[in-house]
Amino acid sequence: MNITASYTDLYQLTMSQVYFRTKPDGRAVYDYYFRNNPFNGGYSIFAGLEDVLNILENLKFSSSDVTYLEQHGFERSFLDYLKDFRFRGNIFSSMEGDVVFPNRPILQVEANIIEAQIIETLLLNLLNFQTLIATKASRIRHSAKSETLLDMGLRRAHATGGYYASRAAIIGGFDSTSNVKAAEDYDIPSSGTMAHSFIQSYEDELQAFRDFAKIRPKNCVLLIDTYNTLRSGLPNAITVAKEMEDNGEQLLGVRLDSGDLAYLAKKARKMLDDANLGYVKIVASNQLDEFVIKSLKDQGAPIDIFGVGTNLVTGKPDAAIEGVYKLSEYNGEPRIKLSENIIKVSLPYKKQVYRMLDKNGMFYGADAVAVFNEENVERMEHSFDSNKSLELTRFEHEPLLQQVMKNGKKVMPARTVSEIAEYSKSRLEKLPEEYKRFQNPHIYKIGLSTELKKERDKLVLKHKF
Ligand SMILES: Nc1ncnc2c1ncn2[C@@H]1O[C@H](COP(=O)(O)OP(=O)(O)OP(=O)(O)O)[C@@H](O)[C@H]1O
Ligand SMILES: O=P(O)(O)OC[C@H]1O[C@H](OP(=O)(O)OP(=O)(O)O)[C@H](O)[C@@H]1O
Ligand SMILES: O=C(O)c1cccnc1
Repeated sequence: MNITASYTDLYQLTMSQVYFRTKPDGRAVYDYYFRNNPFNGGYSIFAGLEDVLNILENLKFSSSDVTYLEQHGFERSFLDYLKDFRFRGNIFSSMEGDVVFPNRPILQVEANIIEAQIIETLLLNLLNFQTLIATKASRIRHSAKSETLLDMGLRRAHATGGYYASRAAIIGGFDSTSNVKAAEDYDIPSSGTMAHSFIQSYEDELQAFRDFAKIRPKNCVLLIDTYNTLRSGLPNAITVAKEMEDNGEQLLGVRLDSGDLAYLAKKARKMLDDANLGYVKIVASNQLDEFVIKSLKDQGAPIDIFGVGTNLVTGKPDAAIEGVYKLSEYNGEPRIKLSENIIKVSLPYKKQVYRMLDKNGMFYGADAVAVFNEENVERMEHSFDSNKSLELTRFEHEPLLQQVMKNGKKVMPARTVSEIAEYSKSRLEKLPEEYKRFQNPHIYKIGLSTELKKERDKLVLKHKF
């Protein structure tokens, strides 16, 4: 997608015009984090980073952006600055695909304050959405176990969000997408079956199947529920599968898109097996999500491929992750945002986050947030309850925030979407099962180093009325 620097909220520019006049050389550190896992889940999958970095490397205001802003009251000297605008800051981040948790920095931007301000909206827009969808995909993958997952959501997505949703779905564990543009641009596998309209356009279902199989025999999946699944669609598909065998070809599968999917899949499997077509796969679709897929598996439905659309790409039922971007340092001095709601008080300073690993390299269930260069983080304190703390010396500490951009240039090797998905899978394998269950998952602990807590509390006192 062609994104220019005007992909931002107006207030970022009005504030930036003031910075331009009053503190053009100010240096800021901002934290990106969110406050709750989506779907009442026990974890989230961080996604969208590579897109953000690629866009930031080339981010500019176009001449029409500048003309628009000129017509909306921005002053000449600031417009001249925008003409040469580039993001030249540093970014420290969790790796894309990692398992992440609320209320700890996932990414930090360290940059000139104008640059850091202008990119806020773009960064939140891309990271919040892809993280939501990758997390949904990961939950669907958890239910589907090792069966194949196909993203079919583009038509139901929130307009061009579908482009990024398809990428995030692969990161979260999907195998392929029906979305041709995303598959082409991100080099991810594409696949698909056929629509009811294709069969409706013929007088005869069998002829529709025959034509399709003849012209497109490779990866051919026939949709069998247009008229009657067991009396018409399946018998016709079996006829075509046998004809394909005569030509040395194999029918890949049949798709069920309505009715009781467990009942129909069992019946279809039996009829296919009885016809010696044990290799023909059963594909199911129709408003699937992690709960329906889990139920279908529990019912013993012999479904090999699940096609998921609406519930995946819209992140249903959670419309968004409420990720935020908060100033934590300005010109080397700590900054805080207070709130009546104690959980919303922000964390000052540029920081590092350490993940605690047990003896087997599994995630113990705790991330400790510390001041960036703090050494020997031996204890983590509960953010607000001074009676709760955890001794950390028995764990291996894994620093999670790595520098991924330096002076506006990416400093980590590019990773393909499949590599990010592989990484994500390997990270999720280290997370104990109790954090992955859908109902009342175990709560992953996030704590502050003793030093960070002391500094945060000092600032709270300083600003309290
Ligand atoms: N065996 C099953 N167990 C649990 N949920 C199922 C099962 N079979 C289908 N479902 C789900 O139940 C819902 C059925 O929705 P609905 O009644 O609208 O579909 P339908 O009437 O079969 O299809 P359509 O309206 O497209 O002809 C879907 O979300 C589907 O995935
Ligand atoms: O149910 P979802 O999870 O959103 O999955 C995508 C749905 O989109 C298609 O239906 P649609 O009626 O749009 O087209 P069709 O003619 O191919 O059935 C497909 O058959 C699925 O039912
Ligand atoms: O390939 C399919 O079967 C498909 C693709 C998009 C939406 N519904 C179905």
